[in-house]
Amino acid sequence: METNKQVPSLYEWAGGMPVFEKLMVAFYDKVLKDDLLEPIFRHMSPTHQVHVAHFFAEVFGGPKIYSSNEGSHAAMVTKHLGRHLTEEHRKRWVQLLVATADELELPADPEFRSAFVAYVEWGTRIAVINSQDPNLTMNPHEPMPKWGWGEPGGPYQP
Ligand code: HEM
Repeated sequence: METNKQVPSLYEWAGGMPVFEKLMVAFYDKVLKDDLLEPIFRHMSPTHQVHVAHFFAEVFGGPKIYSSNEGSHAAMVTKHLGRHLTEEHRKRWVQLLVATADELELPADPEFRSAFVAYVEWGTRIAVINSQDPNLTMNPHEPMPKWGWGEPGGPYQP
């Protein structure tokens, strides 16, 4: 099913770029009101929200805006180096992102949410691991991660 052209990407199923951009703007509004995460993001760049939106969109099968104009997988990893993120930070980040996805009514079908949360769990755990190291150890040319529907194989069909 994964290779079937009729199966929409996660990006398409979510509703395209406006949805990812709105999601990240609303998410980082929450982050900046959160006592645990605010100190980490207080000085984030003004392009942070839109870059993270482009990164997520690309991972989920959307246009290659992040990797062609804004960064690369290694550039994204570099932003986390030496920040010593903890499991507590990560858990809160995930909780707030999923809560924002609910509030903005991203597709709530089991298949989409399973894939969405799988990537978020994977990506945030990678971020915590990389943040313990002050230096980039990965291949600087490593391609962007690509996320598909996984085991469910496609969106929910009643
Ligand atoms: C799927 C997981 C994640 C992805 C895809 C991701 C993606 C990104 C991207 C693309 C940037 C660069 C933004 C820019 O160019 O301005 C960035 C920066 C950053 N991320 Fe993440 N991130 C993830 C998880 C986390 C987590 C869990 C934390 C902490 C709890 C975190 C903390 C930061 C910080 C502090 C920066 C630098 C912000 C700044 O000072 O501009 N990230 N992230």
